[in-house]
Amino acid sequence: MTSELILHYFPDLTQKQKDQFAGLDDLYRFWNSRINLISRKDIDMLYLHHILHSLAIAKVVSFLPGEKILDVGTGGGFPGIPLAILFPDTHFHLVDSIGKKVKVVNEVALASDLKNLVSTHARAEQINDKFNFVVSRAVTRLSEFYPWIKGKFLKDSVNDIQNGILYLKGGDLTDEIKESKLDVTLIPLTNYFKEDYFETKYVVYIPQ
Ligand SMILES: C[S@@+](CC[C@H](N)C(=O)[O-])C[C@H]1O[C@@H](n2cnc3c(N)ncnc32)[C@H](O)[C@@H]1O
Repeated sequence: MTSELILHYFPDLTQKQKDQFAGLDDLYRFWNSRINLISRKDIDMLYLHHILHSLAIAKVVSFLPGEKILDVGTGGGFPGIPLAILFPDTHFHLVDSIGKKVKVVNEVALASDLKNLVSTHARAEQINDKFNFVVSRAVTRLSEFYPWIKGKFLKDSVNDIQNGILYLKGGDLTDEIKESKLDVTLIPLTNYFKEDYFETKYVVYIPQ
């Protein structure tokens, strides 16, 4: 799997974006050998399991220039780094409670010339700013996640889609959604991608 996969689903990339996506392979191999961000066998699936999966959010909403996005529990930068490459005029704030992961995010962003991204070593609950959208993948259950971020949304939306949460989740979410008591829209990723990997994966959209 190479960055050609990204081009297949996002054919309008600029040369700079193509180079940024292609460069992620070496950067993540380098950092992953020092700090475990992605399992050793999954690093060969970087473009499918991590980069394309992150970009699924872009199939649901096109972020606009000037919009502010918070990525909660970004780990090694997913979904925030691929989205920041795709939307160079949108501001991304990536947070994680583990400092060494934030250091890697900073290094990858610097090496990728990503000027629209900041990353902070903090818990999501400590961030005192407001955003158009909160994105996230694989952090915790919705019922625990929602209280961390519910006060962090800008009131006015300029996007066709109302400000809110776009959470990448997989599997059977029936109990989790029921427990959260939130107004949730489940968008299956098989709507956009043909790879088996996406078969039980969704963007969970929660408008604010
Ligand atoms: C399983 S990892 C997922 C990382 C990344 N989102 C991905 O999909 O590859 C979960 C991450 O959430 C972070 N995390 C958990 N609770 C958090 C909180 N309250 N605020 C910020 N980060 C948090 C952890 O440190 C960890 O890096």
